[in-house]
Amino acid sequence: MSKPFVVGLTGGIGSGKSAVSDLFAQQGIDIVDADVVARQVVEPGTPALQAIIDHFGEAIVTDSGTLNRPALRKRVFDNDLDKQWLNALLHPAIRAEMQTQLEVATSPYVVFSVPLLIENGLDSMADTVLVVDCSEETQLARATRRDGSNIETIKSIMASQASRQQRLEKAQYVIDNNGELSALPPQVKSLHQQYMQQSAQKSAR
Ligand SMILES: CC(C)(COP(=O)(O)OP(=O)(O)OC[C@H]1O[C@@H](n2cnc3c(N)ncnc32)[C@H](O)[C@@H]1O)[C@@H](O)C(=O)NCCC(=O)NCCS
Ligand SMILES: Nc1ncnc2c1ncn2[C@@H]1O[C@H](COP(=O)(O)OP(=O)(O)OP(=O)(O)O)[C@@H](O)[C@H]1O
Repeated sequence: MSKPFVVGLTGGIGSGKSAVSDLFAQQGIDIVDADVVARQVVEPGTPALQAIIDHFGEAIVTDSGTLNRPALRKRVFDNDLDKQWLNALLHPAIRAEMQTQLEVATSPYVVFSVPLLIENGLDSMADTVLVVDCSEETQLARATRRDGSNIETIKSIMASQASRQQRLEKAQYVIDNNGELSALPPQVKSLHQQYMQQSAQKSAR
């Protein structure tokens, strides 16, 4: 079976990747989402969760044995070495699982949603790059509201990601998410038409 046409979707924390990928899913498109995969690879019983417990101690899991994500978020984004350690542990596992999910996808094209698409060179796995973009102030406000994290933690996550400019330079298309949520469906529908055409051209080659 030939490889599907892959749309790499990226954007900084709180930019609106999930809001956009939900709309592609409504068009019947399969989504491979790095944040979802990042949760799968640390489920109870996985070697990655055991390695995290060995490194950070038992306090990094909840009473029911699942990863305490807010605690780990605070640890890694307050400490560069811990972040590098976690990235080195999880990124190969996340990448391998995403590759498998891309291979089994059946929709005419696949949306490959990855926060660190540019940073980790995963744009090489995509046929085209779509960036969801909003101002840094808006990112900060939305991410703080959604996660209940303090502003400093969100700022340190943003500082560890590519800049808005670096991302835009890699984009073939940009979705503007500075406005209301209602501005997203028309942009996604128009891109859906274009990607359907591009995927048909790819499979004809
Ligand atoms: C530290 C963890 C446990 C915090 O979990 P939490 O549920 O609070 O956040 P969630 O996973 O939903 O991530 C929210 C956002 O944070 C940003 N983010 C997450 N991890 C990273 C990272 N290593 N570097 C930069 N930004 C990151 C992304 O924008 C992501 O969309 C979690 O983010 C994690 O396991 N990170 C390491 C894996 C990773 O790099 N994931 C990013 C996709 S490859
Ligand atoms: N245009 C918008 N207007 C108002 N709120 C929005 C808008 N777009 C997204 N949001 C909200 O902002 C928050 C961040 O959006 P979303 O979760 O889609 O971003 P994300 O890029 O997937 O973030 P992350 O990288 O942290 O996973 C969510 O609570 C979402 O409902």
